[in-house]
Amino acid sequence: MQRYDLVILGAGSGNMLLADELAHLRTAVVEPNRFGGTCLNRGCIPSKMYVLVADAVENARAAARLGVHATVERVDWRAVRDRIFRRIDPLHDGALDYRRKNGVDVYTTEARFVGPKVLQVGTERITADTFVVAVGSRPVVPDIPGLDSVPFHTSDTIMRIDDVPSSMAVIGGGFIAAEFGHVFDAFGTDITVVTRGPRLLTGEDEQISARFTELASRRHRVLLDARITSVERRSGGVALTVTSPDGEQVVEAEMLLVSAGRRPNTDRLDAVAGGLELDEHGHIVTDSAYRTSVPGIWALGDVANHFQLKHMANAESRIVRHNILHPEDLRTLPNALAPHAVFTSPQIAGVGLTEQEARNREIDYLASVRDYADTAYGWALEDTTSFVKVLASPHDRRLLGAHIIGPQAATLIQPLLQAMTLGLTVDRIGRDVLYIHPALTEVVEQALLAL
Ligand SMILES: Cc1cc2nc3c(=O)[nH]c(=O)nc-3n(C[C@H](O)[C@H](O)[C@H](O)COP(=O)(O)OP(=O)(O)OC[C@H]3O[C@@H](n4cnc5c(N)ncnc54)[C@H](O)[C@@H]3O)c2cc1C
Ligand SMILES: NC(=O)c1ccc[n+]([C@@H]2O[C@H](COP(=O)([O-])OP(=O)(O)OC[C@H]3O[C@@H](n4cnc5c(N)ncnc54)[C@H](O)[C@@H]3O)[C@@H](O)[C@H]2O)c1
Repeated sequence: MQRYDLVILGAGSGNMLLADELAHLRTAVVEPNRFGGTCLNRGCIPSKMYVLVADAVENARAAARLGVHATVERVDWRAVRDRIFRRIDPLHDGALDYRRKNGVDVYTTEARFVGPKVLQVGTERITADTFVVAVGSRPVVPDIPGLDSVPFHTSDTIMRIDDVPSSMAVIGGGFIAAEFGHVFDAFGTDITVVTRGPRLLTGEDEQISARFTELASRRHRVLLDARITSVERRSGGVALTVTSPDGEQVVEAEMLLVSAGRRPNTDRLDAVAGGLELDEHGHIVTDSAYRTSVPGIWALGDVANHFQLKHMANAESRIVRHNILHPEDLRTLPNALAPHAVFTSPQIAGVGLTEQEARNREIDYLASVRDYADTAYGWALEDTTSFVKVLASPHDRRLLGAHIIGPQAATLIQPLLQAMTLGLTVDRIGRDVLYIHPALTEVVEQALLAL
């Protein structure tokens, strides 16, 4: 059996953990797929490169409103796809070579635990003093009759298709439906979103979710509170039988995208055989320092947390690196804030409590909502749909949550996140800080001053 000081399972955020400080350890990385993991190869990065194209198309189409008469002649899917993956694909080879040249053993088959701290990797067994489990998650395929006998895509494959379909049915109304709805709309695909929720993006503050649902429904067909009772193959595509408050209907489309959430890869790893405790959703249970139930095994990223966001996995990998090196000085994430953004149109960003959470948990709050149009730049944009919402405690006047829908939401939310992290009152960040005129940040200032 091969023995190591450190074995890292999964070269997504796990690969980021390796650094010069760990160079003295005899290390192996196990990665059956591509270095960079989901985010680089099948997630954040290529999807946002497509979103950039969709934004450009949307801006060109909307420019006539400003007196700029431009036409979009053609959006060349294959050219876009090839440009994106010509940039991304070589990064895997570079990363793998780099590790091997620096004395790290790289195994390229899937690992399975066969006992505590013992892994089966292909034909070999390996063990180590320290393991970092960062094997991520994969798309859920819901149990819908017929789904297993029709062709469908998930986020793993949709970005590499050869041709844009004329029509697409999307199962799910979450992050991926919102982002890919925007992307394929720009490429001219006729989209039908079918989701079981009462709105799209139900995890958002309800006002944001309602506004997004209203705007998305102007661009695509959106079926809410929908139950898909069967899926079957039809000439030229698929047909979904859907029951919703409007009755039963059949949705036909050339292509089907399944975006119904993600599940942790603990089953494929046989984490239970490794003695790792799992929660009811199959995530590895860790303490706040990312220690698992087995001493010497750490876990991070999508396999261990419910955020399923890359900035959380990145932060965790920095903490785990520190904790492996300094077991006497364990670090934890400084606070529980997990901001997120949905890169759709319009952009959405949020952090902290939503208004419905504050209400349900009977937390006292003050709320302020400010339209972009109330500030100079929003007025210049002739914006009619974007807003910032902030929630604060009436007791200590600190922010409880912030939610934005509109251009640059993911960037606009950052000062509010800073304030929440640093525990500043809304008066300090609203009154004591100057906001550049006429930048969009003035809408954040206005929302704070109204609290
Ligand atoms: C379409 C899409 C868009 C996204 N966009 C964003 C975004 O804009 N912003 C954001 O914050 N997040 C985004 N995410 C989420 C983000 O990609 C994930 O949160 C992040 O990649 C998780 O990192 P990880 O290291 O935990 O897992 P991964 O990056 O998935 O890495 C896990 C690695 O483990 C490997 N592995 C699996 N099983 C085994 C095994 N048994 N043995 C060894 N290795 C194994 C896998 O091959 C993989 O390479 C997006 C996700 C998707 C799908
Ligand atoms: N910008 C970002 O940060 C970003 C972008 C894309 C993906 N992601 C990550 O990837 C994860 C997966 O994205 P996702 O959109 O697949 O999941 P999601 O959890 O965001 O949404 C899943 C959706 O599927 C619906 N659903 C589930 N089962 C269904 C069924 N049988 N019939 C109809 N609807 C059903 C749910 O109601 C929900 O609307 C996200 O949770 C997020 O963590 C992040």
